[in-house]
Amino acid sequence: MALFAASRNTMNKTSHAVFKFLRHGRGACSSTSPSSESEFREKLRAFPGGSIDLVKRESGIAVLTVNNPARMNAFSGGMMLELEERITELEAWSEGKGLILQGAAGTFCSGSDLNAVRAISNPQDGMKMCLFMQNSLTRLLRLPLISVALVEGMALGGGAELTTACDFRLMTAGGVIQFVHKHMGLVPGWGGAARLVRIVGSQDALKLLAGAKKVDLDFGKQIGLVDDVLGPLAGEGTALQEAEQWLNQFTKGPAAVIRAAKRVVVSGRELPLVEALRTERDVFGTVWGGPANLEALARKSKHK
Ligand SMILES: CCCC(=O)SCCNC(=O)CCNC(=O)[C@H](O)C(C)(C)COP(=O)(O)OP(=O)(O)OC[C@H]1O[C@@H](n2cnc3c(N)ncnc32)[C@H](O)[C@@H]1OP(=O)(O)O
Repeated sequence: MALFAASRNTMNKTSHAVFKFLRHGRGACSSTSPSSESEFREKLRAFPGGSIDLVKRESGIAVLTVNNPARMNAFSGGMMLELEERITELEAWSEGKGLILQGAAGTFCSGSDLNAVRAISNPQDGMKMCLFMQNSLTRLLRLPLISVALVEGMALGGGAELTTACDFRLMTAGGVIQFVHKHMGLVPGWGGAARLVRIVGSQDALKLLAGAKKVDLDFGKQIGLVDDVLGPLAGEGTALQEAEQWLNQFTKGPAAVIRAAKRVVVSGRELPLVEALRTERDVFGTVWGGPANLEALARKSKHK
């Protein structure tokens, strides 16, 4: 009985935190004190190199590029901090509808920079890095933007985890997603396991993590980790242009409606039913009687 009460208490606290997080987008996952958080940021800053580049287009689609080609786009400490800043910018971008996450120079991301990892390999720093990246990637997935990971080349370790922080994954020929954590004596720590289970189910997630299995185009489509194939197999143009075209099928239309669609899906995915229904009512209220709704009513549209 006490156990039941304790777990119900934890549930209530958790769902309250999630709800708060969904509304405000940030902060709820932080459990370190401000001073130790700022100390850890200093540690991350001591491992510079590479950048996270953001371009926001007038079309409402933004492109976020993991840029550290000399290290196969591995995440330096500085890049972890920059990712957080870019996500804050995207949270404030009210005209945005879509996001493409890609790696520079034809490969996706080889995970965390092993030089930084060696320097912070003690358990305390490992936990802080884990919390920091979980927080950023949770915020990334919750953005009111339809997001796509464009996987060219390799997405290894933390790079594989990064692909799961988008709504969809598109892959070009030769692309590979591999949770190599097992080979590093690890399991995912950036939230990649929790998200992977929700994408492919627990059976396939276990195969990918315990077997460190390589996911190529065919296998990826078979288990539902890869949503579509780009590149020479699909037609002309660069992979980025193709990804934009692909995304356009979901981002065509008014930003308010696209963003509302993403919001109700996020709440349906993350909140207990009663809270998800409440959020859905709130989001519905933002579009009901709005410009797009009134215009559609005036058009007397037929949907065939
Ligand atoms: C919770 C997060 C867990 C994690 O992410 S742990 C990290 C998991 N990732 C890895 O272990 C990737 C290790 N790297 C590799 O397996 C290979 O480098 C990889 C990506 C298959 C590419 O192989 P190749 O095409 O043969 O190229 P290469 O090995 O010569 O690499 C080119 C340069 O990039 C460097 N590099 C690649 N991945 C890195 C990483 N994660 N951290 C730091 N440096 C990395 C590599 O050392 C090499 O540098 P250099 O040219 O020797 O100076």
